Amino acid sequence: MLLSWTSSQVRAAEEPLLAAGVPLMDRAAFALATRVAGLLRERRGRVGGARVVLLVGPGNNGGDALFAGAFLARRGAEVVALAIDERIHAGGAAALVAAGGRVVPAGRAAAGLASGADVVLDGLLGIGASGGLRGGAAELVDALAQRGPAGPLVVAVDVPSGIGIDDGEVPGAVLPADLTVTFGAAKPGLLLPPAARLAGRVEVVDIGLDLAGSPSVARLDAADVAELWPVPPPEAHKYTRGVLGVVAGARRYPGAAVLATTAAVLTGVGMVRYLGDVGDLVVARRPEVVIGVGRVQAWVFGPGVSPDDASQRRRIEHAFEGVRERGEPAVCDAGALELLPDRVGAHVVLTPHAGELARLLSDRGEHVDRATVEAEPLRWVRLAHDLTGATVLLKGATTIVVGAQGATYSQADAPAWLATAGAGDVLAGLLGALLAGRADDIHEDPSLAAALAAAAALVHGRAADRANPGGPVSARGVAVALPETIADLLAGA
Ligand SMILES: NC(=O)C1=CN([C@@H]2O[C@H](COP(=O)(O)OP(=O)(O)OC[C@H]3O[C@@H](n4cnc5c(N)ncnc54)[C@H](OP(=O)(O)O)[C@@H]3O)[C@@H](O)[C@H]2O)[C@@H](O)CC1
Ligand SMILES: Nc1ncnc2c1ncn2[C@@H]1O[C@H](COP(=O)(O)OP(=O)(O)O)[C@@H](O)[C@H]1O
Ligand SMILES: [K+]
Repeated sequence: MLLSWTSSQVRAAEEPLLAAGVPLMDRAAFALATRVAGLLRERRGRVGGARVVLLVGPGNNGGDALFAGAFLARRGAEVVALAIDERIHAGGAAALVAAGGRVVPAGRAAAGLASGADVVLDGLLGIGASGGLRGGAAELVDALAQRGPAGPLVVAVDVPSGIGIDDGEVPGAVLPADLTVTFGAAKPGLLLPPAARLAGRVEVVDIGLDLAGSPSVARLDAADVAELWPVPPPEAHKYTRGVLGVVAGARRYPGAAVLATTAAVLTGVGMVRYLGDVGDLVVARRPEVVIGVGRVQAWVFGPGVSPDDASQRRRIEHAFEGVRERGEPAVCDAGALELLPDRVGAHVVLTPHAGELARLLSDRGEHVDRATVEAEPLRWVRLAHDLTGATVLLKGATTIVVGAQGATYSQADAPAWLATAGAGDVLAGLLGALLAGRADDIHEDPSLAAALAAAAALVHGRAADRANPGGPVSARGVAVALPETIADLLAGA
């Protein structure tokens, strides 16, 4: 699991170590220089003779870049530091000069100099940033951006300068990085869109911080998902594995019912019951599915349901009573989002895309549109959780989940090929099966619903990759790839 911590949590963890004289900056700069040296060797065989440009801001972030530059200069690199401010980390600057590097003010020629480098280290701003880049830093990054995509490798020092460290906002120009070397712990902005897209690969360097309190945003990996998975014990029978009720589809949208039930069956659940008007079609495609009402452990509501479909509406409203009275976990997707009661528990997982989340919030008096949600997704997902009580999973290139007790996840496991009609129906069925398999545990700890939602997003993305690595996928193809994707995860492959 990749955990991230806010800038104030990181500062609090640094304080006692700094007071005790632990050389945190040396550790950070040495690790940074080692990563950059590795990149240079990969790209050009050796460090000696490489052209390295440091973009240096006024704080300790610039200090990290300067000390790393000194290390690289001692290894024979030609290092120039472009200082965007008169203030500059004095010890770092002295170390660089002593190692044979140069420090120059970032003037008109700065962008040209940086563009001609083998590697640029972005040490303009770190966790001390307030708002987007200003002044000389903003001018330099703007000038670099105008030079187009080809150019040096960019390594961000701690974070790409100018991102919202704790919320992933991008309030102004930011130099996109190929690699971000981050110190002590990942920062939330490195996991959250839109900023996460500017961070490139993220490497966390251990500098010995002891981080206290709950992490801010987490990202599950395959091993976490394997641990969360409801693997049936030898004595299992279908009712102990869980029964999932699916209220989906309509004569006009029969495919959604087929996709959601198919995904649930292939994810693995004791039984899938289908409620709706296209049972004949569902059974023709998935003979395992049982038609009609009966006891269930969890629900999927909404794929292919339009809220003005009176019979599906009645079924969902009735099923929501069980969700309230017996605490059955439920996925509330697509058309069912408009049927959500005012307040529910975190055992209900909403799965909107950005447009649906905007509508859900607007219906509750927060008038936002899709673009607003996309600019600050975590903020709006949190608000939707606060307003409804539900666990909220926002779909997109990066999927964000917020649930009970502040549980927050960000998953970026899917190829963009997954952005195809019906993929959301597959996710709903997959997540429903997981909720059914762990319904009792969710009852004990509703924050588990958020972890399971994040796990579903990871499996969904990996199944898309497996369905056709590097190429287009259909929603059905993603569902069909689920059993082998899950087997691989459980085998640790
Ligand atoms: N503590 C340690 O020993 C360790 C620290 N570490 C490293 O230090 C980094 C944190 O360093 P930091 O606290 O000095 O802040 P930093 O991010 O460099 O910038 C602050 C300066 O920027 C300025 N500024 C602010 N906003 C701005 C804006 N929008 N646009 C333009 N300028 C802006 C602001 O100026 P002011 O607002 O005061 O005028 C202030 O002078 C951290 O990310 C990590 O890399 C590691 O080495 C581990 C050990
Ligand atoms: N650019 C992208 N990269 C990766 N995954 C994406 C991207 N865009 C969308 N997705 C994923 O594709 C799925 C689309 O779901 P949704 O919008 O509900 O489609 P539908 O309603 O047609 O089923 C979601 O799981 C979402 O996270
Ligand atoms: K930086």
